[in-house]
Amino acid sequence: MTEDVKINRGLKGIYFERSGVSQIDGTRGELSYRGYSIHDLATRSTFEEVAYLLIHGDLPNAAQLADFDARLTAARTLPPAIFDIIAACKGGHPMDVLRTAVSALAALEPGSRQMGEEAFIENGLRLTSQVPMIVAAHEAIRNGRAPVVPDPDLSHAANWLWMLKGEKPSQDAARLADVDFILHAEHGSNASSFAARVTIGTEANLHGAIVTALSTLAGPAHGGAAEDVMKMVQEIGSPENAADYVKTKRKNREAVTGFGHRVYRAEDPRARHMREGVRRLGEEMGAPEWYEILQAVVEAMKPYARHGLNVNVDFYSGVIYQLHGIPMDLYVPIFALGRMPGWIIQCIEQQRQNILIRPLTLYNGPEPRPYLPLAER
Ligand SMILES: CC(=O)SCCNC(=O)CCNC(=O)[C@H](O)C(C)(C)COP(=O)(O)OP(=O)(O)OC[C@H]1O[C@@H](n2cnc3c(N)ncnc32)[C@H](O)[C@@H]1OP(=O)(O)O
Ligand SMILES: O=C([O-])CC(=O)C(=O)O
Repeated sequence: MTEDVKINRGLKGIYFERSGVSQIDGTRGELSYRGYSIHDLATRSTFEEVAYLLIHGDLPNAAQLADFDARLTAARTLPPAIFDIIAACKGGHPMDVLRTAVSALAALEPGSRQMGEEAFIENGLRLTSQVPMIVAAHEAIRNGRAPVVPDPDLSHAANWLWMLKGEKPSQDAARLADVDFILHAEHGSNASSFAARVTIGTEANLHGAIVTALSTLAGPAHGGAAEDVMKMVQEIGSPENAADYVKTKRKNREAVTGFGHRVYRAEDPRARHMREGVRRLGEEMGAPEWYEILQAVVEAMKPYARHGLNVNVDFYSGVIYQLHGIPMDLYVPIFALGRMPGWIIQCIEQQRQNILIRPLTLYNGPEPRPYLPLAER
């Protein structure tokens, strides 16, 4: 009887819920948040507006945005114990440090165990402001510097760069970080958001779900791709080596990182904004070769595009971070900074009509057998 059961490994192509947050057309390579094209949002909006849009459902008016900004800015504080925790694990990967600090915040912050939509928004906005503080504080502490105090006059993206570097970012650098956050803000039932929903499905709280999401984002098949792309670019070294690199990878049936996606069969629509950023920044900074290497890899991968293999959002983002002088192990945490609103609203949607998420695995282990006492085995 079980022979007839259809197994959907990796839940490929399975709809498990409805969502009003973002829409992906994988065949046409289109993405929208709450009905707004990602291209309009990436070129005309800000992270704060997009976060409001995702969480509240509509773009804010001026008063709503001012109030939202004020809430985010006021939340730029961390309990002192968090800095001690960061210092105690400063040698760890920034993603592990971030996850540990968020987990500690669950125990340290009043109200972190509260349930319900208002509590999720309140705790979610606090975490949105605290997550960049944790990553920047870790970067400072591991380099023997004091963490930079947040600047309430700066936007979310500009304040992140200020805390990271200790110097005020140029308008261009702040805008590039803003666009990066917008592009990463939400993406339906991706692995980390799905994992967060599974946590909320058990009626656990938002802090717990964000810890789950951070754990899930960290892998190279998901948020870790940008770091791997940068390593690949360094390994390739020069555009004329790209074709051989791709040939060897394909021959060994290994993934070329930054390519492929569970949903997109056309180019990921977010990639074009990052591609333009790499090209422009590379030229401005007198380092055009990284863009050239990336484009040589794209050229070498062209024969596989007809099978749906195209670049994804993280093919270009790593090089942008590198050009900004950001250490490679911060690339995944930067993805997390952008994804906060997406995780929060996925958790809110899940708990509005909550249901335990619990699929089945089909047993293929040994037939029933007698238990033998230890002496007889
Ligand atoms: C923000 C994000 O999370 S985007 C994803 C970031 N991750 C990466 O860039 C890592 C590289 N990419 C991958 O590992 C994969 O494409 C994933 C994990 C993202 C998606 O995996 P899946 O949905 O399981 O792959 P999918 O079913 O689309 O693969 C179809 C075929 O393309 C191949 N393929 C998929 N991605 C790649 C790749 N990057 N390079 C080479 N071949 C690939 C698979 O081997 C498979 O070939 P086969 O049918 O001959 O076995
Ligand atoms: O949707 C996915 O599977 C992965 C992805 O692109 C994202 O999370 O941004």
